[in-house]
Amino acid sequence: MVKIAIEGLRISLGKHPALRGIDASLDGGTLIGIIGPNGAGKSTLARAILGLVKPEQGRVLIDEADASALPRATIARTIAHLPQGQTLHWPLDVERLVALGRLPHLAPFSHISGADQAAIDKAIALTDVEALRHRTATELSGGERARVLLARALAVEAPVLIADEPLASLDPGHQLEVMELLRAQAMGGTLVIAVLHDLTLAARFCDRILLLNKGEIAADGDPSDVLNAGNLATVYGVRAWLGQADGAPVVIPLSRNP
Ligand SMILES: Nc1ncnc2c1ncn2[C@@H]1O[C@H](COP(=O)(O)OP(=O)(O)OP(=O)(O)O)[C@@H](O)[C@H]1O
Repeated sequence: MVKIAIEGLRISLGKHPALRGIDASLDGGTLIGIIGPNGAGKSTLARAILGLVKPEQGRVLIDEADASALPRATIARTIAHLPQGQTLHWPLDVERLVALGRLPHLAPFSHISGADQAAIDKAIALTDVEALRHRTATELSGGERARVLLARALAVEAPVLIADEPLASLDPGHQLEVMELLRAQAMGGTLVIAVLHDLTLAARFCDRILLLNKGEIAADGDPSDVLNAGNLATVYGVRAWLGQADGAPVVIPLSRNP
């Protein structure tokens, strides 16, 4: 299974130090939640793993190969990316949009194969967008669009899936459905990295949580260890009710720290 090693990663965006020395080892077959307040560096970390931002110091290794030296085509086949809050500009129908997920596998000017179509159909079924297959993607609701974009990422069938806020705009039923889907992908061997703001869903579904704060890892480990009153107060500045349901932590923010 795939293994990603992040070593001493420091990244500045303009003059702003967005990541200040991140070390982590991420293994296939796990669902890893990246949480933290706005501006903590979650998307920057996701983009750094994809080689979309250049480290000032440190490196990302994908199966021991330095990501910055890997050809873009190799990274596109290895890591599927669901970017944060993507807007669509082209009035493609949903099936064609999902088919774009197969581009990293296609030779120039070639047509999609039976295997490509099977991957597209599977992604459409998994994300519950079959009824939208022939709709124009730019005419979908926010939540429908989010599921279609997840389908495009799943169609890549990459060993790594990075989903940046995959639950944004989703209703509670579809939030659970997406988390179950990410979990199932991880159980099938994929390394799934999900940037999340819903702490209860992160705790319920993730194998491990990385809590980022001001560009550093404030905590890394089992969800029930990471989501404690001290971390919530220090990192998020909130007092929270912490409980248990179905054997998993439940976190309800109650008030901001006085
Ligand atoms: N292009 C840029 N130039 C300068 N600073 C940037 C740039 N992009 C992001 N930043 C800063 O880097 C920091 C980390 O941003 P990042 O988008 O990684 O945060 P995040 O944890 O994903 O936040 P959110 O939860 O709000 O999406 C923020 O302080 C942000 O303002």
